[in-house]
Amino acid sequence: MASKRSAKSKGLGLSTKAANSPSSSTTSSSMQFLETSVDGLSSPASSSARSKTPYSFSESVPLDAKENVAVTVRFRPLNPREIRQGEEIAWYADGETVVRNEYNPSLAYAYDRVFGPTTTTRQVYDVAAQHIISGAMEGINGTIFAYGVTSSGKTHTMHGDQRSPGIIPLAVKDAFSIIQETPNREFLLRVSYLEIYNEVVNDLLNPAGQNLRIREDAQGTFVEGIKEEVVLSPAHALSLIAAGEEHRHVGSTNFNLLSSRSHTIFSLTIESSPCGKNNEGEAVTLSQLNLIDLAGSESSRAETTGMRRREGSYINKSLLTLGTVISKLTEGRASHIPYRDSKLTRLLQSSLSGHGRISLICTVTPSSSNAEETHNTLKFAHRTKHIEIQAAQNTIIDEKSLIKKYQHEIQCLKEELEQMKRGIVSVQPKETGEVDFVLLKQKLEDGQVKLQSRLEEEEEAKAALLGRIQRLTKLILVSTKAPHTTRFSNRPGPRRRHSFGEEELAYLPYKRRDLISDDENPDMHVNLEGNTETADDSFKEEKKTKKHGLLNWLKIRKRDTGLSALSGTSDKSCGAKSVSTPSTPQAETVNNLESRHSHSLPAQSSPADLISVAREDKEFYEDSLLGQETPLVSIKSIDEIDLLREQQKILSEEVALHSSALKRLSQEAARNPQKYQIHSLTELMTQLNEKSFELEVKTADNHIIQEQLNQKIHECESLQETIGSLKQQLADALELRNFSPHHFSVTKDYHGEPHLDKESAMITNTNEKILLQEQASEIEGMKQKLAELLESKEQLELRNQKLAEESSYAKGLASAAAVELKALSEEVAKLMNQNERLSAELAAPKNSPAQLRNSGTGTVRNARRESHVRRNDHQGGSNSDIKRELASSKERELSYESALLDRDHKEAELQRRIEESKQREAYLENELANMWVLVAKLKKSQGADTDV
Ligand SMILES: Nc1ncnc2c1ncn2[C@@H]1O[C@H](COP(=O)(O)OP(=O)(O)OP(=O)(O)O)[C@@H](O)[C@H]1O
Repeated sequence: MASKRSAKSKGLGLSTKAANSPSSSTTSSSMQFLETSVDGLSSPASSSARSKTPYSFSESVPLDAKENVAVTVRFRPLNPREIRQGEEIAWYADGETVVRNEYNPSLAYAYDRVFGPTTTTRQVYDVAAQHIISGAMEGINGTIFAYGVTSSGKTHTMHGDQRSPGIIPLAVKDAFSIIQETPNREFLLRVSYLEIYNEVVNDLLNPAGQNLRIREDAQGTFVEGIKEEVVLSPAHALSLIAAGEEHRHVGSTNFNLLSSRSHTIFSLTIESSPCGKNNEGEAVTLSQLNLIDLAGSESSRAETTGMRRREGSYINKSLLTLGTVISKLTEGRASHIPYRDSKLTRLLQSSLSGHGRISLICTVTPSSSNAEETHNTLKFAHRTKHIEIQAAQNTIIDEKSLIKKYQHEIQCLKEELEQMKRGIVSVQPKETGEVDFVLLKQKLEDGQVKLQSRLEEEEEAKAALLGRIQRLTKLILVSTKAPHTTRFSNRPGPRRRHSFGEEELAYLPYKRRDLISDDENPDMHVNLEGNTETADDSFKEEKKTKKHGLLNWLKIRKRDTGLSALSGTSDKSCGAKSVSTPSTPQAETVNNLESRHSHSLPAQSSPADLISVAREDKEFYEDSLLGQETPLVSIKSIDEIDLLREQQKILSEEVALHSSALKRLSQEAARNPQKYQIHSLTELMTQLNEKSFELEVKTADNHIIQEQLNQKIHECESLQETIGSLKQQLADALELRNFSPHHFSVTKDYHGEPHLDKESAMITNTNEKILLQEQASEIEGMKQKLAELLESKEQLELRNQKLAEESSYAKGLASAAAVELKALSEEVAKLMNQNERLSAELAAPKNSPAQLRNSGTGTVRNARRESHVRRNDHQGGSNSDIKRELASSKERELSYESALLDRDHKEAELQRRIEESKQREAYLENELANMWVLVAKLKKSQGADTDV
């Protein structure tokens, strides 16, 4: 527990560092706020908000110290596009713990650790993830998130590429290394992989598992019907991720050519118990490790349309809810926490509410164009730091755990086997301890005879039992090292670093995604300082010869073609990948455990059945990942058969050897009782038992191998049959082709039906004729179908092109209409202002005659009144003056009236134009919608064509 007690410092050991960081003297309010959080005093995650744990633990032992969420920030280098656009550095890593704003140096945030753009993912893993993984292996739930705006490097951090594996492969590898270095415990690992796409939960390990429901029971939230698979090796787990990645939603946006359009959660459930027979009643630890690659939030600057916009709004909404939940958790008073507002927060309820360790890795870009988004990410990270957690070690004492179930079953089977064995050899020492060698000899001989005969009878049953034990044992992972006396918590010190085998990372893109997408400058890597790093020659050489990773291929394959066309970038790897379709071993390696409520194995399908195909051979995955084709299969089968035959031979020899050894032993015992007197009877018995057990095991193995051999022979036979029938078909077809030009020709009658000419009718009998006619018509029909298909494909392509053109035209029209509309509305606003002013002017004299007198200008009536007043005032004025005045006022009146009319006209005209543009806009929208429908239909029909 010592290691756990120091969990906080072990977590990252950076709390004090943050406080002592250069920025701690900063006076900005954000810094002051932060320093409080770094001290871990102001994180009042309300206990009422904490949900139940995902499993019903008999015991949940809280660790001594409370911890905060480990928050780290990772900068990515400026990408070639940003460099080309001359973008500047807006935020930078100031030391190991501070992020500072370039333009406003007092604006700075401190975190547990800040990684600069040259940091490797391995370094990030060591600081931000390793302690979560080792905690999970000890029974403490753990969650690692990557959060950040689109294209900031979340997937790069979580998945990585083959040159730089991400947190997920590193964590998987580390988990298995920990098992290897913990010889005194047995482990059982199972994984699930899901995505939340447009607020729908999909099972990435099971394509049929779409739109799964999140349920809640006494134990917390869970996804109903999600598939969990028991994993046996890192390669096995990574192959499952690869299979899952095939189904993940990825698309191109104008910020990222391969943007993740969904949040993914990769969960590793770990059960462990002490090794050995006497672990009955010993507690099993159970924990869950969630590795989450969030989709990136999208700024309003993203010029997305249709589907992408819809996805973006779902992504933003769920991330907003995540932000709200985190704010509420740190508010310091028990308020309602809206976990239910999004699927993401609902699924993460247990983790977020403080049960288990959390590590948040915020990925950011330093570029000035994203300064605002980066600031938002930094604020989010800052808030999250305040969540307080109380990690606990989860233990189950009952038999509910899967590992217990398996252990129990193995024990029962072993006992059954032992009983069988005892039924055959029942030599017991005399209770008095005296050695009766004559009796012993007799019994040995009897036993041997019995053993021989019973062995044959019970061979089958035992073989099945042994096979089952072996397979079950395979599922429980144990270290290959000798067990030692250390307790679980005192695992040996730092672990050896394991490098990845090629096949294990085959699913990852071979190189960074920006390099894949940047067609202008494929090998350029630009770091924060703006230095250009060119990939070394060997890498280039390798690049030529190696295939792209599975993930890469899959993501590219799934990309929306229409949008990639709009973005104007082509993908070189796309074509290359479409040549060889990688397959995943999913279908064959399934140890299905449907949902956490279905861990108990169904009566009719024993665990042995479930795992019968769970072969963890490295070769197997390699083969599966490389997607070998049928001809190779038969060659492989033949090889395997040979191998099995060899093994069988060896085993038979061993059986014979052991039988003769047994015989010799018993004979010797009979001949030379003195010698055996030296040994104690128990020793002899043990030897005998061991030998007979070995013999049984070998026989069982032999039996299994024989079965496998038979199976392979069957397979081979069926393959040969298929080959034969194919050969026959080919020969027939060739014959037909060779035959037709010389002996008959297929012509069409007036109904358009193909038939044979007279010559052929003469040389073939009626049956042949019918057959040939049928075949000919079939060929003709297929040709026609092909031609039709080609034609419809062409038509579809044309239509597609036309639609794309129309769509871009419509887009142009829509933007022109929008500009026009804007101009019109400005004009309308102007006119309305003018109108208002005029009305005010008109209304003023009406309402206040006094004003009229003062103003001396105004409406006609005002003018009349004015003149009248003047007349009264200047009675002595000449008539001509008055007349002139009257005339001028009339003129003025007329001009006002005409201005008013003019204005009315203009207003009516504008109104009409507004109406028109509104109609046009509606029409265009309608057209656009129709076009999208057509595009969708087109895609569907294209898909159907491809299937055909
Ligand atoms: N630390 C880094 N070093 C080098 N390249 C990086 C780094 N982080 C990201 N990149 C590159 O930047 C590009 C975008 O990264 P990535 O796809 O991981 O972003 P993202 O945040 O997952 O985006 P989205 O949310 O759209 O899926 C990729 O080409 C990736 O290779």
